[in-house]
Amino acid sequence: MKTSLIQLCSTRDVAHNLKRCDELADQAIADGADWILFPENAPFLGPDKEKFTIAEPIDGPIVGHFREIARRGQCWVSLGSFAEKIASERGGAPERTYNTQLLIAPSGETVAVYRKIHLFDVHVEGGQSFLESGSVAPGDQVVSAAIAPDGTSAPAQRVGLTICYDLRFPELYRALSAQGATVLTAPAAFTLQTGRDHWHPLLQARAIENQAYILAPNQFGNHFGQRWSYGHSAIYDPWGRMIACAPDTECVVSATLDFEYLNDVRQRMPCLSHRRLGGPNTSTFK
Ligand SMILES: O=C(O)CNC(=O)[C@H](CS)NC(=O)CCC(=O)C(=O)O
Repeated sequence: MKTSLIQLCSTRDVAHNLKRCDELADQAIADGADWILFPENAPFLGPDKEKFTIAEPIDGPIVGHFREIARRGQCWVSLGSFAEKIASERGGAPERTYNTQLLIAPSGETVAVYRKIHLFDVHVEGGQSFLESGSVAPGDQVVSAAIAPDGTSAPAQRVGLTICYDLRFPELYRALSAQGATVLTAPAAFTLQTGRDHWHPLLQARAIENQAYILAPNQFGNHFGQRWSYGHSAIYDPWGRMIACAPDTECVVSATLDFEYLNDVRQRMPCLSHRRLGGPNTSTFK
């Protein structure tokens, strides 16, 4: 299964961002991608106040744009995230949105909806502060879904959905492992300041300890004059080798996932079945 990560420098201009998504997706489609993944907040990265004005439900026009990419390319699409309008807050200006990732099938149908659980309320090096919970409500569901390369008889794989700051919470990935995930998505707007020390080690650790592929399209560069993203969109294999990494520009990077290799890794070193802690009571040994 050929997977392509789109690395973007999203702006506060939705029309511009969607055009870049189309152009880069078309490159990936021409290159034979079976699955195209966009970073966190691909359609809009700007001030919170403006985010509320573009927030929409999961069947809105921005999402429709990505469903159309899936149909056009006859490929799977992960919309890393978009600002989802919360139904209970419709009517007036919404106070908060969800930061929502969608998995879209080649038919254009949305098959999984994951709302970011861990929110980035952090002071980063250099004095910059983030308060994601000021505009985003946390999700409370661990989400995975079956995915199969179209037109093949290969067995379906299970994809576990996560977003950005979630990478720092290994228990989420363990829960996805327990659901049978062999592929993990981690679309991000990982900051330059934290990314240069933590991005690769976190991705590599999640891949090694869960013996899964991890697909991590990141934002890159400066957004609305306010913040910088680290780029380095990357794919790690179940042994923890980096098999794709983006250069410092908007681009497409691709790699082919090999699930026979994944099964080999899991058979040779069966750590997932060697676990002794875990389950409902993490203070006892099995
Ligand atoms: O707010 C938006 O518009 C888009 N959302 C984001 O950029 C999110 C929340 S601020 N970024 C992260 O989670 C970065 C995590 C990170 O960089 C780390 O864990 O070090």
